[in-house]
This record gives sequence, C-alpha cells and structure tokens, in this order.
Amino acid sequence: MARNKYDVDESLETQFDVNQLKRLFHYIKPYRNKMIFVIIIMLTASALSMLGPKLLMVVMDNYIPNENISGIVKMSILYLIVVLVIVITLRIKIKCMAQIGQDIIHQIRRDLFVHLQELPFSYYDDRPHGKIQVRVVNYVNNISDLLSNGIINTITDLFSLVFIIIFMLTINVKLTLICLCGIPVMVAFLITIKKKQRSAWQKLSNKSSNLNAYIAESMNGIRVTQSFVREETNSNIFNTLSDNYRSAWMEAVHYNFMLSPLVDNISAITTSIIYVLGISWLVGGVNGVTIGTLVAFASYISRFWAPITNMASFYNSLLTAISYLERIFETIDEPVDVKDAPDAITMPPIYGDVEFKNVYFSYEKENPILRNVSFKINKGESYAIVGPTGAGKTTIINLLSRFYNLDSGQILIDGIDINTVTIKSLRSQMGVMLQDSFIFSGTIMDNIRYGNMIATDEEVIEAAKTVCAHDFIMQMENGYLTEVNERGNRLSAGQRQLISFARALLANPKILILDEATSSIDTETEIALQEGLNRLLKNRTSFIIAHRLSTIKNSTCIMYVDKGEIIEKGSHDELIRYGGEYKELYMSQYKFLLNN
Ligand SMILES: Nc1ncnc2c1ncn2[C@@H]1O[C@H](COP(=O)(O)OP(=O)(O)OP(=O)(O)O)[C@@H](O)[C@H]1O
Repeated sequence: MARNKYDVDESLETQFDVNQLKRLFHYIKPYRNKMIFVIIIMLTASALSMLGPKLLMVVMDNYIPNENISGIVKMSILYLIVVLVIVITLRIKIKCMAQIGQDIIHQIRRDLFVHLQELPFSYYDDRPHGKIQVRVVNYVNNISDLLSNGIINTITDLFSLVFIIIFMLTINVKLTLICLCGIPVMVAFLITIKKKQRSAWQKLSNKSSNLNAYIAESMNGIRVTQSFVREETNSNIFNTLSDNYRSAWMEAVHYNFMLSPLVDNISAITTSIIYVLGISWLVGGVNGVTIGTLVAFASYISRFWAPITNMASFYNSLLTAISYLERIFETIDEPVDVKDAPDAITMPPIYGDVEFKNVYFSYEKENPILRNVSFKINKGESYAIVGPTGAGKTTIINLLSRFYNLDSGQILIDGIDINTVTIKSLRSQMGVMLQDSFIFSGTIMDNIRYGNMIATDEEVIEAAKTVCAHDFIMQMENGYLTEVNERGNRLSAGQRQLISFARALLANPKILILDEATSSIDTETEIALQEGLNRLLKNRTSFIIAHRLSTIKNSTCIMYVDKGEIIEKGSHDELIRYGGEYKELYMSQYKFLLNN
C-alpha cells in the first residue's frame, strides 16, 4: 500500500466476501454449546409467549360468555407463570450472551495484536499509528453487539416468526396470507439499498480512521504544536475531519432510518386490510371469524412485525459489522514480509564475524537507498559508520537485525546467511540501541530489564553503572523503582539515552549496535561512559553510528557512507592520511570546537 496519512482514505486491499463470515464463525465455534443452550431457552420463552393471545381467545369466546370465573382465574395464573418464565430466560440470555460476546471479542483482539507485533517495520512506516489503533479498539468494539446479541436474537426471532405464523394459521389461514404479503416488499427494499448502504458504512469506517489518526498524531506532537502556536490550525484540521465523520455517519444511518418507517407503513396497511376484511367477515358470519378470533389475530399481527423489524435491523448491523470486519481481517491477513524461512535454523551462539556482501536495499522500490554495500568485520572489532544525514547509516544496521528484507546481496554472521536463521535466535543475540530511545510506562528498573527479562536487580544496576546512569537514577524519588510514563517525558533526552543504552547492554549481546547512543549526553558523562564501554566492547563486535567523531576515533575501522555507498573505509589515522571526506568532516568539527 502507498503511504497513508490522516486525510487520505485507506483503500481496501481485499474486498469482503462471504467466506470471511465463515472466519467469524471460527471464533464463535468454541461457544456453540452455550449458544445452543441459549437458543433453546429463548425458543421455549418465545413459544410460551405465543400462548398469551390464545389464552385470551379462550377467555373471550368461552369463559366470559359462560361467566366461568374459576376458568378465568386459572387462565390468569397460567399467564402469570408464562410471563415469569419469560423474564427469567431473558435474564439468563443477556448474561450468557454478554459473556460470549466479550470472550469472542477478546480472542479477535488478541489475534490482531499478536499479528501486529509480528508485522515488520515497513508496515508501520506506511500508515499512521492511529489508524492501526482504531482497528484494534474501535472496530473490534463495533462488532461486539453483533456477536453478543445479534446472532442469537436473529435465530430466536426467526423461530418466533415461525411460531407466530403457525399460531396465526391455526386461527385463520386467509387473514394470515394477507399479513404475509408485506414481506416481499420489505425484502425488495433491503436488496435495493444494500450496495449504497455498504459503501456508506465503508466510508464511515474510513472517516473514523482518519479522525483517530489525526487525534493520535496531534497528541504525540502536542509539544511542537504549542511551541509553534499551531493550536488554531490544528483545531481547523480536526473540525474538517470531524465534520467529514459526521456527514459520513448521517449518510450511513440515513439508510437505517428508512427501515423503521417502511415496516410501520407495511404493517399499518396490512393491518387495516385485515381489520376491514375481518370485521366484514365477522358481520357476514363467513370464514369462521369470531370476536375472539379477531382480538387474538390483532395481537399476533402486532407481534408479527417485531421479529421482522429486528431481523432487518440485524441485517443492517451485519452490513455495518462487515465494513469493520473486512478491516480487521485485512490486518490479520497482512503478510509478514520479514519472517522465518520454512527451513530456518536456530542461530548458533554468535562468535562475532559479520559480512555484508553486495547489499542493495530500498524502502520503496523506486528509490534505492543502499547500493552495493560490502564490508567484513571480525569478532571483537568495533566498526564506526559516519556520514551525512540521510546517507544510509541507520539503514545498514537495520538490515543487520533483519528489520527489513534486502533487495539483493547477503548479510552473513559467522558465515551464516541471516535469512536462513530464525529471527528470534538472531535478534536475541544482539543488543540494539536505536536512535529513538523509547521509554515504556513502568519503573526505570522495568525499562532497563526490557533488554533481558531474566536479569537480576544487581545485573540491572551493574548495566546502569557501566553507562553512568546509576547516579541520576539514584537521585530520583524512588531510585530504580521510580515510575516513568510512556516515552519517558519526565526524563531528559540524555537520561533516556542512558536508560536505553543500559537496556542494550543488559542483553549481554554478542553484537552491539549503537545508533547515536551518546548524542544527547554531556561530554563529561560521555568520557566517563567511554571507559566502561571500552571494557564492555572487548571481545564483542560492535557497530557505532555517531555524528560526534570524537566518540569513534578509536574504532577498529571507520566507514564513511554517502548516498548509500561506502566512500571511504579505514582506521581514523588511515582516513586522515588519505585526506578525503572523513578528514574534511573531522577537520570541520575540530575547527568548530577550537572556535567555540
Ligand atoms: N522507513 C523509511 N521509509 C522510506 N525511506 C526511509 C525510511 N527510513 C529512512 N529512509 C530514507 O533512507 C535514507 C537513509 O536513511 P537513514 O536513516 O539510513 O540515514 P542516516 O544516515 O542514518 O541519517 P541520520 O544521520 O540522519 O540518522 C534517507 O534518505 C531516508 O529518507
């Protein structure tokens, strides 16, 4: 999919087809026994409720004319018992279905989240995170009503309708046939509006997704927004998106709102015809119509349309749910491009030799980023990657952890192509510190331990000491147990870097990758940190990306990358002697430091 943003509707890559409804039944299947139980008790209740008008008919035609008081009392008690049973079954049904609906939703949401965790970086590069979030939270919520009540209600409504028709037939066949004439009209109407209704709901799901994406983006960028006094502009953008959502909503529900008046009209017309005919038959004494028949029939007519209306509104909810389901299943079906080969082996314990062989790579097919990158690094060596902004430094190390697939070429670790090993066994032996020092909500201890979930408190503290983070952590109100929020907003940029540095070290990696690990750290701390780091880097292969060249001077080898190609390669002294791009960069930083 092309890159998407908050004001661009997402195109649906695979249209919903009825087979996907079967997938929904896969989630429902484990609950089928419970559902059958609910259906049975609901049907019993529905059948019992049909007795009411019949009892009334007997009372009116037999007991009242004969002044049979004890018969009337018996019928009243019977009716009371019927009502009681109906109330109890309804309660059981509500409880069971709420439980089943929530269980199914939990399962779908879990599958979605598990899959999202596996999707490669490229998936997240292409769309706003708010649009992903809305699928996991809102769209799944939106199908909850369909699952918790819709299916069961429809089945019981269907049976109720059959019961009603049977009871009506037992009273008067001709009147029943008149009543049934309204159904084809309604079905024809539903079929006519189906296409428009479906596209209206799809449009609505897009608008809700756009709105959500913008809200998420605005919250993430609130500091920049307020710094640049963009609140009003942002509010205007929000208003437009919210307006689009409102219009889409009105359009979508417009079709739903047409249904109820239509049913009312059909019901009113057929009922009037039945009354006119029924009364004339009663007066003329034809077709066996009595007062009791008419009263009982009138009662059944009023019940006849209720299940039909319910089923029509279930059909509406189904169309709504389909527009959300197709998005949910689209996400679950999103291919995991970066995945283990079918015959992938477990990466043996890494020794530390790394080789890039003629690597070509692009994020987007038409825009090549790395061109013919080749280099070899031996165990324990430290390789620095330097070069201008956007040159491709981070891209190189992203490929080493297999966050993306190569266009061509090979990356070998200890002579093994990283495509042939499982991703888990590969990444678990690497310590990666990315440019974005992300902090999760929780304690500082939790955040460092993210690098190695089985590390002891002592090991966490040791890692923090190595990167000179211990002192500032101890100055916080609860030391290592101080709570930080998502993104670590209460920490300085340098403190966040030190925590993620400690996190990378705690993994005790065979290969350590540091992307701008110390860019926000003061020089004094950096010098202190360098000592600990030198000890730590011994016998470990490491890749260090840095703009501040003082931090990488001692690396075994320095690669100068520009426009996705390695331009120069050698030790600091060699590159200075060579007098190329690296020397120029080094001298410009040196002069800058002297002049300041
Ligand atoms: N996810 C992405 N999708 C598309 N293009 C990308 C993506 N990430 C980076 N790029 C592009 O790839 C090129 C190399 O980016 P990279 O992040 O590797 O540069 P860098 O040398 O690490 O830069 P810096 O020093 O600024 O961190 C840049 O032109 C960038 O625009």
